[in-house]
Amino acid sequence: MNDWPTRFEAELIRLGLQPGRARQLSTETADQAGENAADPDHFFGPAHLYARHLVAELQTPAAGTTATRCEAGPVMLRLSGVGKRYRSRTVFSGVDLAVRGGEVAAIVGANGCGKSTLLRICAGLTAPSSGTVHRVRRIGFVPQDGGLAGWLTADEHFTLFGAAAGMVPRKARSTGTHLASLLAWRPSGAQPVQELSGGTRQKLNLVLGQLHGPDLLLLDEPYQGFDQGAYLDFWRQVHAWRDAGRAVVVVTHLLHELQNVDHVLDLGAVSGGTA
Ligand SMILES: Nc1ncnc2c1ncn2[C@@H]1O[C@H](COP(=O)(O)OP(=O)(O)OP(=O)(O)O)[C@@H](O)[C@H]1O
Repeated sequence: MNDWPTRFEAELIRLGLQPGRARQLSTETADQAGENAADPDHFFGPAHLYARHLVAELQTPAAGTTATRCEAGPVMLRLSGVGKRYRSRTVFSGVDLAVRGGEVAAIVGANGCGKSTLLRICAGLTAPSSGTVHRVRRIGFVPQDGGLAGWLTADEHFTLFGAAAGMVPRKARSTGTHLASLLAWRPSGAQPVQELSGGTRQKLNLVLGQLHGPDLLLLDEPYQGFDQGAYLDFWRQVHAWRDAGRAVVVVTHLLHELQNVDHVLDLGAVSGGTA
């Protein structure tokens, strides 16, 4: 590791961020490059440029306060004053977010600030301690650690998940195969998913989350294990969903993608967050 994180952190402070927040972002960013086995210089570009870019992104209007895209559709997800406590510990509170069809929202923040918890609240899988959540009925949820059955093939997953959404097996398999092809993956018939690579299993998770054509997609760091090509395919997919009028909420650590989203919810900056 070179001194990229130090230069990055210094530039963030020079640009006006609090030292603690700058340290946190620097650590997260370095970790992200490490997880991708990449040098930060290659992954994010020059430290000072990425710091400027990031500060500009974090200064974009707060999540949920504006609908910046004129073609944005009806509200698909609305959080009002949402908070979560575990026993006496407040993880976050007072979260407001509105995401319309044709918009992408990113949830960012330090490890443990509650991003996955909030996404589960959005999906209706975890109850909030306070506030209200309104969502459309047809949602797709892609968790961080997927719910795959190792001994089943990809086709069998398509059939199983399709059946849960009322799709006949043939339709589920052809839809799954088509969606996989958009991620440059061709599932092979007999291979159980436990023999797939981590990145390919993640592609399967993404396909399963959208198999039934949901109006609202909730994605928890869905590109883990993706190579560069798959990663670019993924963001192309996100933009295609947005252009098709769907709403997307994505938990991400990859802050250089924030220019591609309509709302940024920085959980580290809300009440109860760790920033
Ligand atoms: N069921 C639970 N019971 C008690 N505490 C929990 C529970 N689930 C999550 N937490 C705590 O809530 C906090 C937020 O967890 P969460 O996984 O949502 O954070 P995160 O921002 O997604 O983290 P990361 O970036 O590491 O994925 C953590 O401190 C975690 O330990």
